[in-house]
Amino acid sequence: MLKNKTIGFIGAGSMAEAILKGLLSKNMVNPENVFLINRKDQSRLSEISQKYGLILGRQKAEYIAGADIIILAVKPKDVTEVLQRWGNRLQDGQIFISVVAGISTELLENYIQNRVSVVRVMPNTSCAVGLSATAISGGKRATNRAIDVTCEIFSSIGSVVLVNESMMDTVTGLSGSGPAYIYYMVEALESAGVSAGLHPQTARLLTVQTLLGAAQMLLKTGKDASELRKEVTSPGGTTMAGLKALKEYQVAEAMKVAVFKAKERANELGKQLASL
Ligand SMILES: NC(=O)C1=CN([C@@H]2O[C@H](COP(=O)(O)OP(=O)(O)OC[C@H]3O[C@@H](n4cnc5c(N)ncnc54)[C@H](O)[C@@H]3O)[C@@H](O)[C@H]2O)C=CC1
Ligand SMILES: O=C(O)[C@@H]1CCC=N1
Repeated sequence: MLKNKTIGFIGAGSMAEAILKGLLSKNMVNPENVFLINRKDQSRLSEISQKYGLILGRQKAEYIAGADIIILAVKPKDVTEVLQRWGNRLQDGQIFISVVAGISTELLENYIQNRVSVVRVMPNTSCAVGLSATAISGGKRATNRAIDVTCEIFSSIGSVVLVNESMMDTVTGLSGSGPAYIYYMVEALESAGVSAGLHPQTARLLTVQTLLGAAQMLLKTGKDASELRKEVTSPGGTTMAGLKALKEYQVAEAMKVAVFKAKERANELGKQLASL
């Protein structure tokens, strides 16, 4: 039962808020059992605590040692500082979930002496609306119970897949960063509609509903994207003309390169930290 567990976030940025918002809106956690630690920016802590009814003011050390689950949500460059400060305060049986891009469970485990289950997770910001695509892989000391608890957390705010850790950077390039690619496409479609004379609000409504409908079609029909695409594409019709332009501009290739570049970047971020 997650509701009775104490959950702490180290790092109170976009990702921590997205996870927190999703969990609270699904009534999965008790706000009284949630704590946040953030560096320097106290106004951010106050803002987020007020917004979600969390209790401020506990001693950090007490909080870290007492939490059942700790979610690490700082930028990769800040991981070493966090681990040097808190790594040896973690207690046997705690679950330490990292959402940090590129950072291996092995590296995290190097800083943690006690029998703590380290689990690496790659969600996306759609946690905030309960629709994250989240991949999970356990470190070598992670217990089955820790993996189950992690799955429980993230399946309450989206879909979960278990992957081998060697796939985590790829997942990061695809679904971790993925929402940004989709938003980029939405921006492009909206702006195309506006250029062709639509009111911005109309262009936005039509674009977003098209995206939502297409996602639901993929989920509910179980058909492949290529099959659904063919159903839209009348021979000699409008869609064919549009798709021809996408092919000419090598949009599929661009998507592939985007995923690969993001994957490479995740790998670099991990290597940078490992070399310190
Ligand atoms: N934003 C996204 O879409 C996703 C982000 N991630 C990962 O989540 C992590 C956090 O990303 P964001 O939330 O976007 O970053 P962010 O910059 O919004 O938040 C990071 C927070 O960590 C705090 N922080 C830094 N050093 C700290 C320390 N020593 N102790 C306590 N707090 C500290 C900062 O003050 C900041 O509030 C990153 O490692 C990223 O790779 C993973 C999946 C998706
Ligand atoms: O841009 C980033 O580095 C993070 C990781 C996945 C999504 N955002």
